Amino acid sequence: MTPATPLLPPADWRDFLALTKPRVMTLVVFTGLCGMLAAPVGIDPVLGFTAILCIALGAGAAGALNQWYEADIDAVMKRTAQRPLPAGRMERQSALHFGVGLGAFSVILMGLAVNLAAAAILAVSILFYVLIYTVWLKRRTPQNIVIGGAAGAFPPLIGWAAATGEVALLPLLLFALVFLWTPPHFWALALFVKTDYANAGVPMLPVVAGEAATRRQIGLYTIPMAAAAVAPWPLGLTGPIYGVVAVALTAAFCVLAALVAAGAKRGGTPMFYEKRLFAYSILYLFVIFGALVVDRWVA
Ligand code: HEM
Ligand SMILES: CC(C)=CCC/C(C)=C/CC/C(C)=C/COP(=O)(O)OP(=O)(O)O
Repeated sequence: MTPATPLLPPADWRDFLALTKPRVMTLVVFTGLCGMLAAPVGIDPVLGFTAILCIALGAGAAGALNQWYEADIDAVMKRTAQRPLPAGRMERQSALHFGVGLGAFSVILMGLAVNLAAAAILAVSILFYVLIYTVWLKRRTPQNIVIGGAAGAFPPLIGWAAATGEVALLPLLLFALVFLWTPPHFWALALFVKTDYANAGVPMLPVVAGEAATRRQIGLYTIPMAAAAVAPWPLGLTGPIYGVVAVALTAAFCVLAALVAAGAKRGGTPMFYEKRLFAYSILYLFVIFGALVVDRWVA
């Protein structure tokens, strides 16, 4: 009679928080908040808070289900080996139940308290990240983050739909901005953590197609990203505050992306521009979405 594997002690609340990828999801939720505040109609503050809470809970649920499914490859990569599941601080089943419960709760609460349109887009974004990106694409194709990146682009649509009950051209442009921003954002990082993904057998572009092809793709994706970022201004969907900030920030993004695409080196520091582009990509999205709200409320 083989002894049953001893169950782990109950996981600490900090491990459940870690499952939600709080640092990444902060920007995800911020883009949802900005999508809601940029809408032409106001929203009751309590309902607005509830909507943003649902986006945060839904994003966290998606992160938990991603970690439940990826416990095996997370254990192999240095960057993720200390997460609750690969580090053995939590039963895998606990992450599954936590993710499913939190995700269902977030969608039901959004549907009952806010509206069905926002709830439906929230459900689609959770399912897209878990089923399309994590389960289907991530281990199969270097286009995983391009197609799967759509999941991370839904929050501005969810925020706008929470306020208006529908979708419009501006939130669709914001979706396009985040969707096209994702490849430069991630592939800049993937260039300097390539070994981790190779060891885990994940077919990220630098592993499958090499550094030169990845650099070229970073440069190519930045072009339509720049167009999506600036377009709301000439289309009359925003004022000059957003327009000027978008042009200036996007110009800097293009310069950094061009340096990475060209394989530029900075003295003896390896991956200098790749690390700068990755870090700047996060600041870029925070500031450009913030400018959208300032433009809407100040103009
Ligand atoms: C499929 C799409 C995406 C992929 C593959 C991806 C990948 C990554 C990875 C691997 C990291 C390093 C984080 C870590 O080591 O734990 C990261 C960091 C980050 N990502 Fe992305 N990302 C994606 C989409 C997004 C989106 C849509 C947003 C927000 C709108 C975002 C915001 C961030 C932020 C804020 C960080 C920094 C987190 C920190 O400082 O620890 N990412 N991303
Ligand atoms: C409302 C809602 C559902 C929002 C979801 C937003 C979303 C999908 C953001 C993507 C964030 C992210 C870090 C993806 C990378 O996953 P990964 O598994 O490649 O990253 P890892 O290797 O660090 O685990």
